[in-house]
Amino acid sequence: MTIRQLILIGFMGTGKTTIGSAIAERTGWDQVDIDHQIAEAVGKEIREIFAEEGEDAFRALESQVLEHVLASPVSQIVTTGGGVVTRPCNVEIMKQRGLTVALTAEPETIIDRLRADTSRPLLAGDMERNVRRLMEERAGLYDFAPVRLSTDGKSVEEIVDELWAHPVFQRFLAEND
Ligand SMILES: Nc1ncnc2c1ncn2[C@@H]1O[C@H](COP(=O)(O)OP(=O)(O)OP(=O)(O)O)[C@@H](O)[C@H]1O
Ligand SMILES: O=C(O)C1=C[C@@H](O)[C@@H](O)[C@H](O)C1
Ligand SMILES: [Mg+2]
Repeated sequence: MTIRQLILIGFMGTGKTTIGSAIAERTGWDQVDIDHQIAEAVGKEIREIFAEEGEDAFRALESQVLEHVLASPVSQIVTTGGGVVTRPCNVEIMKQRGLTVALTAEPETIIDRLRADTSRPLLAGDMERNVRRLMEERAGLYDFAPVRLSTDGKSVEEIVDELWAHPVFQRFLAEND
C-alpha cells in the first residue's frame, strides 16, 4: 500500500486545521491534528496545559505526539500547532517523514482571524502585539517547507486548489501513486 504523509505547518491562524480538513475531504485521507491529539491524550484543553504545566511541558508533549503520529504507517494529513517549528528535532522528523506545506499570512490577516479567539495562550493579553512579536521571533522557521502557500484574501477552496496545482504537490502525488 502507498503511504502518503502531508504535513501542514505555519503560524497560528494561517489555517492549518481548517485547510487540513478540506484536503482530507478531497483526498479521503485521515486528518490528524497534533493540538487535538495532545488535548485528547492529556484530557485537558491546550490553554489548561499551558496554565497548569507550562510551555516547556507542552513542547515536550508536542514532540512526543508528533513523533508518534508521523510513525503511523498510513496515508494522512498531519496538521501541526504553530509552534512546532521552534524545536529543531521536530523539524528534522517532519523533513524525513513526508511533504511539508507551509501556510503563510500577513500579521493583519492573522489578527483579523483570531480576534475573537481565546484558545491560544501565547496570544492572551495584547493579541495584536503578541502576534507581531512571535512572528518576528519565528521569522524563517517555516521556510524549510518545499511548498509555501499564501492564504491572505483567499477562500479555503482557493487555497486547496492552489495546492493541487503546485508542481511539487503533483510530483508528490505521482511518486506515491
Ligand atoms: N482562508 C481563510 N479565510 C478566512 N478565515 C480562515 C481561513 N483559514 C482559516 N480561517 C479561520 O481562521 C481561524 C484559525 O484557523 P485555524 O484554526 O485553521 O488555524 P491554525 O493554523 O490551525 O492555528 P493553530 O496554529 O493555532 O492551530 C479559524 O476561525 C478559521 O475559520
Ligand atoms: O504557535 C504556538 O506556539 C501555538 C500554536 C497552537 O497551535 C497551539 O499548539 C498552542 O497554542 C501554541
Ligand atoms: Mg490548528
